[in-house]
Amino acid sequence: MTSTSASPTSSAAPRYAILVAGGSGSRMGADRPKQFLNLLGAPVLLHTLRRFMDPAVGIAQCVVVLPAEQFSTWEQLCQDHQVTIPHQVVAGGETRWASVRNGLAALKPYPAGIVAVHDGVRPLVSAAVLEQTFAAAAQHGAAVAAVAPKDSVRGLAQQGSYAMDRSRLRLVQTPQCFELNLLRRAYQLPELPTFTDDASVVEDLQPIYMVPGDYRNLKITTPEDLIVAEALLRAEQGQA
Ligand SMILES: Nc1ccn([C@@H]2O[C@H](COP(=O)(O)OP(=O)(O)OP(=O)(O)O)[C@@H](O)[C@H]2O)c(=O)n1
Ligand SMILES: C[C@](O)(CO)[C@H](O)COP(=O)(O)O
Repeated sequence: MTSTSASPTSSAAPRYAILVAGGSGSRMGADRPKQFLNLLGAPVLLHTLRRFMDPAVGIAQCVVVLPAEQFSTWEQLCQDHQVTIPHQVVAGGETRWASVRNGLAALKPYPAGIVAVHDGVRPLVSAAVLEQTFAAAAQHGAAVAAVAPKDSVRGLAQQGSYAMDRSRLRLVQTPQCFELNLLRRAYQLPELPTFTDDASVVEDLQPIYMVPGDYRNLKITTPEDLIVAEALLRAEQGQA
């Protein structure tokens, strides 16, 4: 596939968000999908929605992707927490890729702009990371938040393992922001088993620019992540 370089988009371009929360949370092993678990008094997904829909971020349209069978759960949670934040709910798919594709289809009425794809289960994303990732995508076409590994890294070999140069590696987070029509083109290509995020879907069409992420922007995946997230949130709120 040939690479094309994007011309910078105006920094005043409209901003859109797709919050993917269409998974089942199998690694969490809870009684419901982890996006609905309680985190200091509110569902994980509601924390994420609040951060994205802070007026300072300037999102024109927010799409929340959920498992179709969980629409009523979310509706009830929104009632319980008196949520008035505008957002459009769409049904997810079998894989994260299929969920993003469905979210993107809901943005059909919009001709251009910058879209952020974000895991609904990364509730601690900061305003600074959001702003920098949107701004970098307007400049470079495709930008993702990422952090340097803190541990040593080893690759698996036929026999044993070998040390890797961690200075050349980054751990990728969300938000992952793209020029809207670039993301649309990427999601018209067939799904590959190697896709783990949106950068891997787009990278054959456009180089992926990386912006500094945040170690606190953790993805709630297994039970200990909830404990860490709660501690980080308390620290943010100035509680002991
Ligand atoms: N079919 C899917 C699978 C995942 N996701 C979303 O993609 C994000 C990252 O995925 P992951 O952490 O793997 O979530 P789950 O698939 O729910 O978890 P698990 O893999 O443990 O089952 C989550 O916000 C998840 O809800 C999605 O929208 N649709
Ligand atoms: C998109 C992502 O959060 C970036 O780190 C990650 O790739 C999701 O992976 P998972 O396998 O769905 O947990």
